[in-house]
Amino acid sequence: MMLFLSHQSEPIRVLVTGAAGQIAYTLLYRIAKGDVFGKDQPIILILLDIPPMLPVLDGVVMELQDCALPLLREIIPTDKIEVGFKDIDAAILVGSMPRKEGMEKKDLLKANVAIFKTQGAALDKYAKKTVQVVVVGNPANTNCLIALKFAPSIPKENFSCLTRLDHNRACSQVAMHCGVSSDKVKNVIIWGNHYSTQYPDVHHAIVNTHGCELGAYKAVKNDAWLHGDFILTVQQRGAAVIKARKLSSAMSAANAVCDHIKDIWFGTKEGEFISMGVYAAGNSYGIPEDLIYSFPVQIKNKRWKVVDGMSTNDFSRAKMNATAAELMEERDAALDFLT
Ligand SMILES: NC(=O)c1ccc[n+]([C@@H]2O[C@H](COP(=O)([O-])OP(=O)(O)OC[C@H]3O[C@@H](n4cnc5c(N)ncnc54)[C@H](O)[C@@H]3O)[C@@H](O)[C@H]2O)c1
Ligand SMILES: O=C(O)C[C@H](O)C(=O)O
Repeated sequence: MMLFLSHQSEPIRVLVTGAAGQIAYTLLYRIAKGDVFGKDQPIILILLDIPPMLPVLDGVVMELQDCALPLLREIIPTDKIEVGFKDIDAAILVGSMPRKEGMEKKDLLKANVAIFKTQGAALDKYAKKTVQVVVVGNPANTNCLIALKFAPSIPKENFSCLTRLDHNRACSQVAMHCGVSSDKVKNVIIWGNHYSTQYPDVHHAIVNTHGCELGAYKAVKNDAWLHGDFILTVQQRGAAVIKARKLSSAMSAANAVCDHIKDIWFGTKEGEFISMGVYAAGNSYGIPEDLIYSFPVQIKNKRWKVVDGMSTNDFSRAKMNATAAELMEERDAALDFLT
């Protein structure tokens, strides 16, 4: 009889906070079925939420079990930080209050920033030092900065925040405008904050139309739109979804988290870059250092590198600086709240 040996690796421990919430509802399934860490990577899923949500978590656990997913080796629902953060390989920090209609993300700062102080300290104390930390909960950049500051034993390079949703929104808008599928658009950039001052920039983007690669400005043939409504649409998309759904984006947010982490785990495609909020130290764009700022990055062996030296005109510089100024304000307000 032929014996087939399995070469599957050891399970990795993946923490998702806010596991009873709406983003997690889509995200957990995608992770457990192998869309993020690979089709051969067994997973132990740790689901952290607050005590009142434990009954809901029980339902999420039942549903994950009922998916009968072969990679999912164990599910650990908990409201205890020391259980949630123990020996984890990846921390996906979603848990926090979402913005409601009419609310600005700044309003969330006070409500959410303390969560990320506590969870930063928990990462420091309980997680593996190689843990990859992705912050999704808003205001994502500043929450990520706070988590990083309270986890001094973990390299700053292991922290990132989600601006991939904005990146995907920008790709999709350009693709729709050019009448091509979204995979035909690459190298858009989201600069700065995951907030309405973010700057979606397509000066270096490429669109493949009918087999021919063109710069986005040539492909779109409408500079006024690219400088106006395109930017506004991407900046305001989160608010538009909230207005329509009365709930903040969840399916597209979960999808963006999957894209973000998959690129950390497996690297970005040759010749392409994606957008990610990372620690700004040492960047070549003059962005103040002590911020989590979204840059174009390339990733190899789980290490990101900001794509340096891309030309920026006055229009771009003004927008890059405005979003940096907002992040400095957010950071200072967050540190004030915490003291
Ligand atoms: N960066 C992005 O692109 C992006 C996109 C969409 C949403 N978001 C943000 O993601 C967050 C979650 O959104 P959602 O729609 O899933 O919200 P939700 O309200 O459906 O779920 C949030 C969950 O977090 C839990 N939670 C609260 N405090 C917690 C804590 N201290 N520890 C663990 N869990 C905790 C809540 O109990 C709830 O179950 C919000 O802050 C939202 O604004 C970010
Ligand atoms: O905008 C929000 O508050 C939700 C989320 O960050 C989004 O971009 O959809």
